[in-house]
Amino acid sequence: MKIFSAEQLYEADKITIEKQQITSEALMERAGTQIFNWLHQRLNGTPVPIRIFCGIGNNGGDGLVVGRMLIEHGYNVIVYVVNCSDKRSKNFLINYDKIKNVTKKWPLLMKGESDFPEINPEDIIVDAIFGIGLNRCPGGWVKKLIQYLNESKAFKLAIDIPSGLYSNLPLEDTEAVLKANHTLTFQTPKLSFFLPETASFVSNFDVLEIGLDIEFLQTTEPIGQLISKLEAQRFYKPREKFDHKGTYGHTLIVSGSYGKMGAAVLSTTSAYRIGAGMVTAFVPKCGYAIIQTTIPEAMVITDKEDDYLSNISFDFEPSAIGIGMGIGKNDTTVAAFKKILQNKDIPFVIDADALNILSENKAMLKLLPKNSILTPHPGELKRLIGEWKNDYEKLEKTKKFSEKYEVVVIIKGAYTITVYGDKLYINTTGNPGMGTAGSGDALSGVITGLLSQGYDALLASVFGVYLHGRAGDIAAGQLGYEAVMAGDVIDNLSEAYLDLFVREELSSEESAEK
Ligand SMILES: NC(=O)C1=CN([C@@H]2O[C@H](COP(=O)(O)OP(=O)(O)OC[C@H]3O[C@@H](n4cnc5c(N)ncnc54)[C@H](O)[C@@H]3O)[C@@H](O)[C@H]2O)[C@@H](O)CC1
Ligand SMILES: [K+]
Repeated sequence: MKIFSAEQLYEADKITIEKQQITSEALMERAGTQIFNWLHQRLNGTPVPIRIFCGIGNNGGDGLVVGRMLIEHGYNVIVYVVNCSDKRSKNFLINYDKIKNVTKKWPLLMKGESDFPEINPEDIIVDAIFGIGLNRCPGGWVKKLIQYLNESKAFKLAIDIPSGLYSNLPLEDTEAVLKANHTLTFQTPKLSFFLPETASFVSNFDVLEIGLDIEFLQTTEPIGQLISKLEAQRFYKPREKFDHKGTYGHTLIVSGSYGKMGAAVLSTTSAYRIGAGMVTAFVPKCGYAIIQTTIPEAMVITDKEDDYLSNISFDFEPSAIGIGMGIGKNDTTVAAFKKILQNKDIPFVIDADALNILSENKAMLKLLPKNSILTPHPGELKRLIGEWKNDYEKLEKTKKFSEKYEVVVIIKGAYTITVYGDKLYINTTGNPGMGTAGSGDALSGVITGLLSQGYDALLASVFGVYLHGRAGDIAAGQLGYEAVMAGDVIDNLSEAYLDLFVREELSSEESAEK
């Protein structure tokens, strides 16, 4: 699914109105109807007080449409106008008038703190104060209202975006954003829904289609792509009957040091589980028996050193190399890493200590073979690209880094983001249970194993991140977040593959539509 900027959504809005020959009011009616349907399906006529806080722009207009429809269906609705400016939008005014047709109760005009209503925990708050048109940080009594609503225990449903959050700009004041329990967003999710500083304000979200122009949506280059099952299915390369182990490549995993051989075991195993034809582990001598006994399928080449890597030499042409997991930063290991980078034609995955070696020896960055994949967690990324002021600056700096060194950068986190040039791919799988040692080693093995099978660098990255996260989700479903270990993620890679082609169970609403 594509993620568009606020500017692109306004453009889509305009084009839709022109091409479908509808009024902007009709588009607002569509949007409001979608929100109403969502609520009505869940509330089913329950007389719970629904307090709708409407701003004076089109987000407020959406709120008024929802209010009108709920009133028409007999709900217990109280509509407030957060009167922060006299510049009411045209469609706000149209819908402000229309609400008079269904109720004698006028919306309550709020002009300051003394107008804040009492809110009970059982009430529902609908947040239609600001949408994607937010153009400055909320201040004064409006900020106080947002804080007041946040303090309430009532369920908070945000329309389009929690008020105070920009769709694709950095947050200025964390105190001036509504903390929604659920967000219903129009047509496409917004970039801020996926970034660590802002995602928590959104909580869960649903995307509601409002029929924006299909051609625009299909042909416009988005600011980011969301990777979920639908996209992952398209990445998958089916196997042919006469394929053999050579077809799926020979992966080389360069990893481990004394006390960190687990990293080598995990990455080697996951390269196999994801489908590499052959996997050779290059490890210090101390790892020989460990690999041979834990993964009999793997071949092992050992360094001349017992405890760390000093000279990585091999007598075959690997299809892909994964390097760095648990290798430490010994001087001779640094030299060995530098030397192996001379293999310009082999795709690389560079992780963990190899990333730290790069951070401490920035001159080595220019030695990276084109299209190498770097898999930093935020701490490793900071060491590579320097500090950032906010998530957006982090993304901009990472894009520049990716462009400069012609590499793929996978920023690991709750929504792992793969950065390739100026493109962002945001993963939707994974869970807090995967914050466990070795999870990253498993990911490196997965991506190297995919490269080995002929997936290109970008595809191996986004598909690998998806499958790894999905395997983690399946593991967490069986074990609970706390108990998940990296080995459980690897054990479920097969399920993650199988799950790609399992049809989702239809919800009762969808079944009824069929
Ligand atoms: N495709 C689209 O673009 C559609 C948009 N719709 C709705 O329209 C919304 C966007 O509407 P608008 O562009 O009217 O903008 P908003 O309704 O988001 O709010 C902007 C209004 O508030 C004012 N404002 C902004 N920041 C403020 C602040 N900090 N303090 C006080 N006032 C502030 C602005 O001057 C403007 O009048 C969307 O979020 C969505 O809810 C839907 O109605 C249908 C389709
Ligand atoms: K809102």
